[in-house]
Amino acid sequence: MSSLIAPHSFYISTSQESQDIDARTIQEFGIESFTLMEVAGYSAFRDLIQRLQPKSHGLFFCGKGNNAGDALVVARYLLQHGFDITAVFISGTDDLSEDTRKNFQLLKRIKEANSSIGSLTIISSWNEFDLHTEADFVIDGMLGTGLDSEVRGDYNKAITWSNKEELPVYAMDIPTGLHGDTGKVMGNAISADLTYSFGTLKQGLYLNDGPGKAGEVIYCELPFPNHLKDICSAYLLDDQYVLAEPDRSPRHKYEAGVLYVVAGSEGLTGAAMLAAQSAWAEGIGAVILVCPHGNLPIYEKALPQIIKKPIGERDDYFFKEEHTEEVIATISEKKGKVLIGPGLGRNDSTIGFVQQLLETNEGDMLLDADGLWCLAQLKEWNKPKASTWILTPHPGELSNLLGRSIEDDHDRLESVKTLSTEKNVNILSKGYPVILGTPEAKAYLTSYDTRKFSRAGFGDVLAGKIGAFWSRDNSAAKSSALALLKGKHILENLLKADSSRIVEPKDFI
Ligand SMILES: NC(=O)C1=CN([C@@H]2O[C@H](COP(=O)(O)OP(=O)(O)OC[C@H]3O[C@@H](n4cnc5c(N)ncnc54)[C@H](OP(=O)(O)O)[C@@H]3O)[C@@H](O)[C@H]2O)[C@@H](O)CC1
Ligand SMILES: Nc1ncnc2c1ncn2[C@@H]1O[C@H](COP(=O)(O)OP(=O)(O)O)[C@@H](O)[C@H]1O
Ligand SMILES: [K+]
Repeated sequence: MSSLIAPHSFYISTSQESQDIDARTIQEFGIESFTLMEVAGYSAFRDLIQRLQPKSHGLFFCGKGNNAGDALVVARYLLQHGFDITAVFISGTDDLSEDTRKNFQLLKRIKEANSSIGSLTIISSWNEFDLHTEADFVIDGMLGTGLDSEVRGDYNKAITWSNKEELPVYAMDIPTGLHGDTGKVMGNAISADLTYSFGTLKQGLYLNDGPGKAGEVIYCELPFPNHLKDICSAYLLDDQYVLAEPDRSPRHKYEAGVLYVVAGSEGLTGAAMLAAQSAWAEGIGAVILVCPHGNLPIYEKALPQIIKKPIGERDDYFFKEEHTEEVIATISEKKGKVLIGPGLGRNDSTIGFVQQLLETNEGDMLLDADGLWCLAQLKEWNKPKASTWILTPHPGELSNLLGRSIEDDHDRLESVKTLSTEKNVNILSKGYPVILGTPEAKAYLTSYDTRKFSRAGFGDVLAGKIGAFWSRDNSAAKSSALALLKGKHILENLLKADSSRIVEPKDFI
């Protein structure tokens, strides 16, 4: 079984986790905090110098914590490359953290020693800053992971000023005012074009307001020993490791994967078709559509490549409780995975059928759409011990499963982690971002814009693809990741050809 192991550069941390990793790197491993700051600032500089107009003028908005120190390191390098630097200390220069104070001294010293480099202007409070100052870019070194409440005092003014100007903004670690864990704006937050995330990716960059505030996120490696980063439990989903091992090639049709799709009541057959076609397009050995007998003629016409197993009588147009045994016998014929849910409907008898199936079938199952609805109607539920389950709820379905409303994406992340661990299931929680929770309490987050997929039918296509990859012996988490990224690639290609294109589920089959 291939699993999903993210390299350390894709680790996502909370503010507390990054502070712990910092502290242990300094105290236990023995790299000084001043060195960490130098590496952070230098890596941001290496990237920035390629983006900025040579010898242009930068405004460096600095707080008094270590976030400002990172900005001052960048300023020192740019100064030596002929850039003009204006450093604005929002809450003065008297109370700087130790490493930031040292870097402030170094910045002044390098200018004193070299008159031919760029100019250096120090502004010691926001009140002294001329609001009409002309500059080419802003470096945000006001607040980082140390933000602990709604933004106070002059930081607020500096944020508002910057958001009104049209200058490109480059944020150190996290845009000022964005909460490092929740991704919520704490009263006010600077809008960055690009954010350099140091040592680990900060969780807040991917949740709630995060993607809108952070702009592009660039990871900058710090000399943290990898084992200290293992306290993290969230990861960014990325091609680099998800696609690393190729699929093994099949020897026989049934080794190439078998997926049973238990789906489609009268009036909802489209969902079943999308899921079945989407799975078939992945080249698996067989897709077997298990359907109420009455709907067979529709599928015979529309799905010639797909094997159909009609259930019940010719006048059955939806699944009923009395079909349970026949369905279990059918899906047990060949080794394979089962996708249950698309277009099942919510007839009382269908609910009873799904619930019986979930309680008795020992095989691996992917529950989507109405399958999840039926599951959520149960007061108590647990998967059979031997089986693996993947649940693919959209926010409404997740809320039904939890029996409460979901406050925001941070709540969604925490809930997915808890529910997937407690119930020992994999949960692909749809939304922006998609959050994939595993029974080991790990969570994988998408970094691309998933909002383009919010049209009826995209869930069916996604479920079909997950089922297809899963039927080929990929792990549940990897199958989910492969299916998500497949959609991402197709979307990128369609938009490359026509950026205004309105995409449809069938384009993704
Ligand atoms: N070795 C390391 O640790 C490394 C750290 N690195 C960098 O350090 C950053 C973390 O630095 P940090 O911990 O010093 O916190 P930071 O974000 O600069 O702010 C603290 C200041 O903010 C203030 N403040 C807080 N809330 C506020 C509010 N709502 N409104 C207004 N003010 C508020 C608070 O003031 P106080 O409440 O104490 O008066 C305090 O003075 C991290 O993001 C990364 O960039 C990298 O260099 C890599 C190595
Ligand atoms: N390739 C993909 N990458 C990321 N998210 C996806 C992808 N495909 C589908 N989605 C998610 O699935 C959602 C659609 O599923 P859902 O709401 O269940 O729709 P339906 O059941 O009508 O098909 C999208 O809003 C998006 O969050
Ligand atoms: K910042």
